Amino acid sequence: MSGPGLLLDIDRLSCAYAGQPAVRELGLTLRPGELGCLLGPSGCGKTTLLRAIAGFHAPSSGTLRLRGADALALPPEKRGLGFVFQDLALFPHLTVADNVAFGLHRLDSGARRSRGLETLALLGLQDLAGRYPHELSGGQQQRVALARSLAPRPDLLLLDEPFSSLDADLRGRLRDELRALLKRLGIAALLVTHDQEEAFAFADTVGVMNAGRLLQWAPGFELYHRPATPFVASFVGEGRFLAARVIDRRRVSTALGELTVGSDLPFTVGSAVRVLLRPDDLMPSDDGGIEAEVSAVAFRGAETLHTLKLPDGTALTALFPSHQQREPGARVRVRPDLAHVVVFADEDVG
Ligand SMILES: Nc1ncnc2c1ncn2[C@@H]1O[C@H](COP(=O)(O)OP(=O)(O)OP(=O)(O)O)[C@@H](O)[C@H]1O
Repeated sequence: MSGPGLLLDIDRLSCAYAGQPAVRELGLTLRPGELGCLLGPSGCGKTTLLRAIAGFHAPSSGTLRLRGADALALPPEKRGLGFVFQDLALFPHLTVADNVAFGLHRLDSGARRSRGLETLALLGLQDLAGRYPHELSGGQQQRVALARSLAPRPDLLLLDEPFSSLDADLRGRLRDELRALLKRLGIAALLVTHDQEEAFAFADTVGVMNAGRLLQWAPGFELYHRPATPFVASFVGEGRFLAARVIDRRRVSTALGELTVGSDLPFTVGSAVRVLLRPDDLMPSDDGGIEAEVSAVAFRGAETLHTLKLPDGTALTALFPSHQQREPGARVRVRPDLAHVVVFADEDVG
């Protein structure tokens, strides 16, 4: 998608360090107020992309438009963006209130004070206004960094692993609070994270990157249920690939029987393909189905993840309610129950 009304419009953007590509021909768009997230393995180029958007890294080619205008020639302070990077670097000699008011030099002193106080209150920091950064907990420091970036009310906030130093509980709470706050203020964001749960909970649209490329840019549900590539399929959530053969345009045969696909397959009849099978795609079955051997079990509370071996040796994983305890070596009948059958060419799975 491209065109009017977009807040951020990146097209075929490439970045390199000393000739080594870090971001390759990447395109994505954000609408006003949209929350996006970039997921991907370490070194895939997420931070470089964020730095290029912020203006701290000059891309080698491609276009970057902000609010409909070319932004590549603009220095960071002219791009009108807020950012919170991993090393949040609050000013140690300034109080919380002064840290938050720091970016408000364009306002007169009265407006600056009221905007500062209002932003402190939005993040629940009003009682800490007079403290210095070293007198705050890690979570409070993160809130101050967020407040500082939000105080000028940018229309786009760039966040590079802003919660990574926090424990899981605090991390989840701050993430949910920030999402609600950004939605309320109508501020768009692009968040970089390693954490899939964080990406799905925070973002409207999630991008999966690998080796400098954006492989898919879609809502979390789409990524999980209709992954565009085998990499996305195995990176997002758990899954195994089941060997299959194309019977006709809509059907494939597998060790679990025939599966019907929702749309026409782009493969010739008889070709070897792989079907993505998520742990929630297999159901225990009292009658019918295929008998599998349990090779491992991992208790997860409400559910137990079973590793199963089919008669032909294929290993699959299945998530069953944990009411019934099974041991390795036990036999269980299973049947596939797939809302979306995702099929890839054999050679693409590797
Ligand atoms: N300043 C730099 N000089 C040279 N190479 C760099 C520099 N910064 C990053 N790179 C390289 O560019 C590639 C992309 O790095 P980047 O930091 O963008 O990845 P990332 O996806 O953010 O990784 P992580 O999740 O580990 O933070 C990597 O191969 C990295 O080694």
